[in-house]
Amino acid sequence: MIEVHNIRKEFKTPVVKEGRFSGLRTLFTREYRTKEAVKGISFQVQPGEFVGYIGPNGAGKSTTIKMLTGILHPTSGHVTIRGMNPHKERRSVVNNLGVVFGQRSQLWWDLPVKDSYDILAKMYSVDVGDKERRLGQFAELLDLQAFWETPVRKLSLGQRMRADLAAAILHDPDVLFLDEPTIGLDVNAKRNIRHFLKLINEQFGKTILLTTHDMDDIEQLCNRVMVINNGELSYDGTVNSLRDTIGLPTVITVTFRGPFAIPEQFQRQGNPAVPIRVTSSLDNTVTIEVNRREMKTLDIFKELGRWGELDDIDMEDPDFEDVIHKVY
Ligand SMILES: Nc1ncnc2c1ncn2[C@@H]1O[C@H](COP(=O)(O)OP(=O)(O)OP(=O)(O)O)[C@@H](O)[C@H]1O
Repeated sequence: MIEVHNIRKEFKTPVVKEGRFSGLRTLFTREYRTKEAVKGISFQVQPGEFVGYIGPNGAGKSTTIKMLTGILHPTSGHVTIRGMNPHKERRSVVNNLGVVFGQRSQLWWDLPVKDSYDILAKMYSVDVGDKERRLGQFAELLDLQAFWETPVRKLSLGQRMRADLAAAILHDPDVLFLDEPTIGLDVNAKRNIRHFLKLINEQFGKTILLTTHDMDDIEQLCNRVMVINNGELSYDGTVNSLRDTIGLPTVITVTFRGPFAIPEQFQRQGNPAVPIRVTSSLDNTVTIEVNRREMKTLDIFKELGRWGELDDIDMEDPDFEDVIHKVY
């Protein structure tokens, strides 16, 4: 569906001169600084995948998305979407592509929401029957009726995002690029948007590439995550194996039914030969940290069973937000 082969993007920016008349001298300068925003990225996205594309500010996410949508041309390497080049065959590619930028709307600011859909349907040659049918469906799923007649500029952020999502899929594209679709939304509005995205991915089979700084978006929606760092892909795989790769410990709290004894080798702090680290022991409750990459869950339970009779076990996997901080 989406094929990306070793794409690079260089930006050339004029070097700003210092001192008097610097603005004027910069205007006539011939000196440029080259910034390599994307440094040779390759990946493929299969039909129906929901992929998160994450990375710190300035990592190169937007630049990648712009190359995928054909807005920017790669300095080298190439991109195809359903076998087409998004730069050279822009019209055909765009017909099969929906894009949502959380920070700005593609709707007409002063027009009622419904008028924007009329314009978009004409632009994409969506026939009236299809338009009415799809809008009927989206109006229900995204609860658009409440602000159907309202000018876009008067919508709340959550309403605007719902209206924008409907606009992006009005022409029924197979592929969606979503750039921060939950930015600035409250918990409820985020939940609604995520619910809709999950539905169109799972039931309508849309292929989605999602850029976000919200790790809950990634955890709740994406079966795969790609991390870009300083222009390079530093990870491409499942959310769970990212957790394992980073190796933050799982915290396990064990309650013993009666007397228990922690073997001597586990009592020594920072013993690298032992995968289990006891962090506290109070009454009949012991808290340990263990890296699940180093020890299987069943083996952990077996080991704890040797210490005493188990009453209860509570496991807390590392927070995804913490995992991501480690990757960045
Ligand atoms: N048109 C441009 N001219 C010069 N440099 C640019 C241009 N666009 C982006 N850059 C630079 O390329 C790098 C990558 O920017 P990009 O916008 O792709 O990052 P990003 O990962 O989307 O960041 P954010 O999360 O902040 O949106 C940054 O250093 C940025 O300053």
